[in-house]
Amino acid sequence: MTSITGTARKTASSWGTVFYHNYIQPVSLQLNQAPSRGVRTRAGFRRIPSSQDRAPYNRSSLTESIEGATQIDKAKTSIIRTEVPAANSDSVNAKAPTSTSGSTEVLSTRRSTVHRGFPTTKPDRSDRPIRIVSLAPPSLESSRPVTSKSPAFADQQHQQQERSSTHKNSKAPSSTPSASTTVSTKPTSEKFPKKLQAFPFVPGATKNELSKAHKFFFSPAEFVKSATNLSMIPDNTIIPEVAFVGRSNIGKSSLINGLVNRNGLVKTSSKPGHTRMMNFFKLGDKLSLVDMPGYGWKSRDEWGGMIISYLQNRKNLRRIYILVDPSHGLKESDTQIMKLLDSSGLSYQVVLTKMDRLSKTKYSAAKAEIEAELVKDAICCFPLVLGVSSKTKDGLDELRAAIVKAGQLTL
Ligand SMILES: Nc1nc2c(ncn2[C@@H]2O[C@H](COP(=O)(O)OP(=O)(O)OP(=O)(O)O)[C@@H](O)[C@H]2O)c(=O)[nH]1
Ligand SMILES: [Mg+2]
Repeated sequence: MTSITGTARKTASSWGTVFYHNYIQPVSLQLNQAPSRGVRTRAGFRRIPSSQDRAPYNRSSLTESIEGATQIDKAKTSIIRTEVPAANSDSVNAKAPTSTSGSTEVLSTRRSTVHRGFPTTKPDRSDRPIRIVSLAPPSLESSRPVTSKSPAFADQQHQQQERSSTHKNSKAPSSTPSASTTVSTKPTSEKFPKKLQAFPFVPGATKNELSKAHKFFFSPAEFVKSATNLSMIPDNTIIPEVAFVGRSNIGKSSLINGLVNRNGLVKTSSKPGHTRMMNFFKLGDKLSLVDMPGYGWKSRDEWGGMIISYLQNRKNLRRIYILVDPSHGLKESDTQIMKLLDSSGLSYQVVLTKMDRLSKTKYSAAKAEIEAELVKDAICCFPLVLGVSSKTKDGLDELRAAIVKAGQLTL
């Protein structure tokens, strides 16, 4: 359970605004919880060994770090801790060993990073030269315990694979047609980059991955259940799940139909606010897809609480897809939900819908603009913005492949 705290204030008509007031309030770090289990180095995200194989955690150092972080940039501090496995609580209270060799525990603010020495093993620098492949400043992505089952872990693995494949292939393109740019591999004197200057380049899926994903999404798809609150959601948490959120009328329901090749599976409408419940679908007993009511225009306040509690509590949720209309760009409600997901350490990816409505040039310009926005603030955003059209089916295979990876599905 995340440790986000805040007072509920019902202030607006769209759930996009309501969740902001209700949930993005001062975020507390609970000291009896586990430390983050990863550290962002210039080589990318590096997992710190779990409590079984790492030195015990020093509670007083953590307090010190928080104070340090607060002093550096009080307003920007955003530290979250998530549920602690019982085993960890011992190590929290345990005395830290006196050895000083080792690397660093990082607690981060949006702009500032505080490092405190923690006795662990020497950092592995074998994967240099370095490319920066994540939007996240050093520790925010690690604000959730990273386990082999967590979405953030899947993302790290994916990013690592992408990195190594790019290094092997020296002819790999150095930039995408849009603003995506590879950040310099030159080691600099700076210990950690404070802010990325450009949206990181992550190569898309290979031909083989695309065709496997395409085939998989032709598996039988079926409607499972509609839910209006947590107690109603399907209790099957074994199969990986992905959820689609976005403003009303953005094309969430149409996209699910397009992905699973079943036009009538999810009801769509040209009228905004058509989907009013969380609808669960199953694809070939291997993947669960969730269609959400939209936020913004014609949405209802009560949907906010329902959706947020689902997003923050669903164990098998592997990634959240935030749908954005490139012709309108990122709206305030989109950035609000991103902030919420960032502060909860939930992995999300941006998908641009209705590509068919824009010319290629306009689409590329819109995408570049959105990527530039994401670089500024988005923390847990998977650094690959995809474009789709449910009408022409463009980009669907790329999204399918991304979902397969996010869900760690073995096909
Ligand atoms: N041209 C075009 N229209 C689309 C596309 N995807 C969806 N639409 C249209 O957009 C409208 C809304 O689609 P929905 O899928 O119902 O949107 P939604 O996000 O589920 O909307 P709510 O349930 O109200 O939140 C419908 O009229 C669709 O036909 C697309 O890729 N291209
Ligand atoms: Mg819908």
